[in-house]
Amino acid sequence: MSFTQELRQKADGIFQAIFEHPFVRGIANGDLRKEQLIHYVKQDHEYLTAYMRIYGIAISKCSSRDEIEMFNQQISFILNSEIHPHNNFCAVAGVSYDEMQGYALAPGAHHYIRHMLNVAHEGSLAEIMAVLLPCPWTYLEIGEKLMREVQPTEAHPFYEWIHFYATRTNTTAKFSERLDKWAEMTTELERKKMTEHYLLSCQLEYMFWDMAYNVQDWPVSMNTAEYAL
Ligand SMILES: Cc1ncc(C[n+]2csc(CCO)c2C)c(N)n1
Repeated sequence: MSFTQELRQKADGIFQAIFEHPFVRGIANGDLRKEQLIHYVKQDHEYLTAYMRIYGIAISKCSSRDEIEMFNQQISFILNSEIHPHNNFCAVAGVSYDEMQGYALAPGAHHYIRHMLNVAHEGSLAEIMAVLLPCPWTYLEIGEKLMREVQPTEAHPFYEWIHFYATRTNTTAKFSERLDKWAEMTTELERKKMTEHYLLSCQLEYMFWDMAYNVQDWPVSMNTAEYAL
């Protein structure tokens, strides 16, 4: 079994919990509330900005143009394509995507971003790949599962979202192939760290759905627009 297949197996309980999460079930059933969709889009917009910054840090640790090219493609993908699923949520909520940008992080998004940034600053390139991998991997499996189960037609409110992620096989495959090569060459300690980062990112993927579903905010709510960066 490859290193990334082992990671997937270790995280299976978390993947199953994500598939059963009420927000993910809400995408399947088309019954999410407007505030839940808006909270998700606001938080995910900031999450994706942070994700691109982590790619920037990863690029600074690359040793070949091939590796730089892989991260560069992913940044372009986020900038140009990842807006489609957000537009789908905004259209259903009846809001414009432009108005969803620049909000302060809620606890769940804050926790996930800080975890990735910490690994990006302190870890090796392989560790960064491990911390980033659950993002494309969990979404790909959610998309594939909903596609099989729901078989959405264009009349389904989240038809575009499901189609978009169900067909994003490439990122997970490319990242996994690269990570497997690095995992073979590295030490047991490094593989342990990679596993820890991967599993924590999977848990934080679950918590991100939870944050959106519960419209999670800080204990004492503040005017988020005022405190956003
Ligand atoms: C919390 C959260 N996790 C995963 C994704 C999905 N996603 C984000 S970037 C990317 C491509 C990686 O280069 C994918 C698949 C998301 N939108 N929000």
